[in-house]
Amino acid sequence: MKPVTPPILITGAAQRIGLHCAERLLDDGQPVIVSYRQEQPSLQRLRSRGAIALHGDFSDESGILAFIDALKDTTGQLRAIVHNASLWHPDTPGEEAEAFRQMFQVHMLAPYLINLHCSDLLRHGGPADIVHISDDVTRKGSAKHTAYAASKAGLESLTLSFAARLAPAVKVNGIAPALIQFNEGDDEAYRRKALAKSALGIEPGAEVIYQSLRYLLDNPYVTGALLPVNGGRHLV
Ligand SMILES: NC(=O)C1=CN([C@@H]2O[C@H](COP(=O)(O)OP(=O)(O)OC[C@H]3O[C@@H](n4cnc5c(N)ncnc54)[C@H](OP(=O)(O)O)[C@@H]3O)[C@@H](O)[C@H]2O)C=CC1
Ligand SMILES: Nc1nc2c(c(=O)[nH]1)N=C([C@H](O)[C@@H](O)CO)CN2
Repeated sequence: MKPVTPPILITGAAQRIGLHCAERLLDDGQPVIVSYRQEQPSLQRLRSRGAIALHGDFSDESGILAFIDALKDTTGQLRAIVHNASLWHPDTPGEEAEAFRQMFQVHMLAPYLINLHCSDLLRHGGPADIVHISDDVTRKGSAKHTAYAASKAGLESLTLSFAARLAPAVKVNGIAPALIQFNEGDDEAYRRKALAKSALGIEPGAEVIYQSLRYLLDNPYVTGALLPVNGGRHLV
């Protein structure tokens, strides 16, 4: 009898990269729990494949703690936690503090509290991982997304701290993407400019993040690492 693999939690997986990774894990026969903020048609597809979708709004502490309670009511074990949920807000005059607070909440407080309260679900004796999805922009900051970059830099610090705290039972790593997938509203000029920022000059799509996640899940000897998936942006 093949042992049942505990589920992998991916936060913010109702769309784009998180959704792609959830679907690819299901393709691999891996049970999945996703968090979502707004119900989307994609969630029905995930549910029909056996995934569990839990509502989670990380905009304030009570929402994060409510999600943690729901998660613990849903499963007694986890194979991995992937912190993917994210807000990409530019620095907007008059909205600076609120945007900073919201991105601090989702990029730092939510991973921090979920890791603190749920790491016991990862301690089952088998392979266990936490993966933080950061952003290559932390390498040099951002003049237009200053608060966003700062909150992602904080997430990278949490990667190192939790890697030290949870070893050897749990590996904790980060993935630092650069341009992976444009947004629908991105015009031609923006796309050309963004593509020119990397040595490889392509929009790779979400599969490269799944490949990176797969590597971290399958490698027993990597922890406290930050995997740049940036098309060689640092070379340009
Ligand atoms: N796409 C890219 O090219 C790049 C992505 N990244 C990183 O990769 C990850 C995935 O990117 P991408 O797929 O574009 O992400 P999205 O911008 O599509 O956001 C993913 C999800 O996060 C959820 N979310 C946002 N705020 C909250 C919150 N307060 N509480 C709960 N959920 C929330 C959103 O839910 P809702 O839809 O309900 O708002 C959304 O579905 C992110 O961490 C991102 O920063 C890094 C560099 C490049
Ligand atoms: N939560 C998100 N974070 C980021 C996004 C996004 O769509 N959602 N997009 C980017 C851009 O691709 C940027 O890397 C280049 O334009 C960064 N982070």
